[in-house]
Amino acid sequence: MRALRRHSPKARLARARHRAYEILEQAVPGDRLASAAHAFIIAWIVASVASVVLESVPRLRAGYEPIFVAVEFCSALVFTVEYALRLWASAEHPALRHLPHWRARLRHALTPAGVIDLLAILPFYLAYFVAADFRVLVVFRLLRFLKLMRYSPGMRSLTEAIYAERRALAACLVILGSLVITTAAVMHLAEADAQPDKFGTIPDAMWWAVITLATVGYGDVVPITPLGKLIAAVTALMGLVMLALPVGIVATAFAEVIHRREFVVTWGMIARVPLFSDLSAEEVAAVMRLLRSKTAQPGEVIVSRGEVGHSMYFIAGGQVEIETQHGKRHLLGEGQFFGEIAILRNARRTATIRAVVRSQLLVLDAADLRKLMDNRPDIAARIRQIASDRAAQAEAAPGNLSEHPFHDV
Ligand SMILES: Nc1ncnc2c1ncn2[C@@H]1O[C@@H]2COP(=O)(O)O[C@H]2[C@H]1O
Repeated sequence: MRALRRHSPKARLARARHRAYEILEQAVPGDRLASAAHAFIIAWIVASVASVVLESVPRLRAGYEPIFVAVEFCSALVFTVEYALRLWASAEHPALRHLPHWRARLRHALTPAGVIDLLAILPFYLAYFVAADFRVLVVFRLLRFLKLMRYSPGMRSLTEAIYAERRALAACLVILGSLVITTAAVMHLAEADAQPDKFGTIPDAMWWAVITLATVGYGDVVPITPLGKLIAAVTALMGLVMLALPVGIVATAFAEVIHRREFVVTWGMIARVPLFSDLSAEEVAAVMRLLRSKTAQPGEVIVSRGEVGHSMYFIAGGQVEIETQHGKRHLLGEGQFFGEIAILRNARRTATIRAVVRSQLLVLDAADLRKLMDNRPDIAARIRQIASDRAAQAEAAPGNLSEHPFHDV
């Protein structure tokens, strides 16, 4: 009966949807089909953008029009299938799984990535099925380039850095805006009589202010009175300082994010840790902010017995080997965690842990673990239970370990 249910069309469809989600949205190392699918989509993004750019050269368009049409047709087809599959599979996203499928898909369609995917195919259908001259659609076709953001961890880190510094950046924008208005008003007062056509109104002078503060200085509008020149000099210097400020803020935050994370922690990775499976979408988002990522190379010692512990680790991918004080070895794999005993007991590490294969680890610092345990007593209880089982096994007489395999988390 159960086997029948497992092979029912509905179950098969659900499995296919989950596989589509894994292929399109989860970067599981070693998933060859997913890597091939990503490479295929990236190749079509590049080909389609290159084709739009080259098509704008009249000589090339005249000579190779059939090729451009074919590339546009095929890329639109690829992106349409990709969009439809992503929409269909979005019901598998851990954050949306609790929603009715139609709502999960709507939520996915409204995410920035969903909107970009739609904009990438819309020009094709508008151009072919609506008889009008949509020259502006070329810009939308070029937006396909943004689809690459999904495949660039660096881009995600940059977005994260900008988001983290959004308040500081907004403050810079406010200061910059007020500088534009103030310098334009002062310049209007100083130059309006000498050059009424260029500084006659504050909005006229604002063009000069923006170009000067941005340190571009086209030179189409320049002050001619001594006072105007003095104001221009001060404005140009303020522009230098003001533009350096947001650049510095973003650069510092970006460097910090890159330094903190060797790879971007995704929903998919958190979803692979059973301990977090009961968390709500907001809680997962909160945990994601606490976790750092770390890649351990094969043979690398991650934790050494006897040292002081500052963090615990979740295995998002790969496998590690535990060597206890009795020399017994045991393997832990994806979804399991280690390094909790030293933190919970404020003691030294009870075992040495080595990566067996290249492993992706999520690192949670001691203070954040305590915070998480305070907020979620159920998670705290499970961690404590597993820690005390492990500690009991580690302290047991030599030879006991292999007979009592470690609990899966
Ligand atoms: N017997 C065991 N079974 C499973 N894991 C263990 C065992 N002994 C130690 N560990 C893990 O290895 C880790 C080493 O560092 P900690 O002592 O902080 O936390 C330890 C546990 O997470």
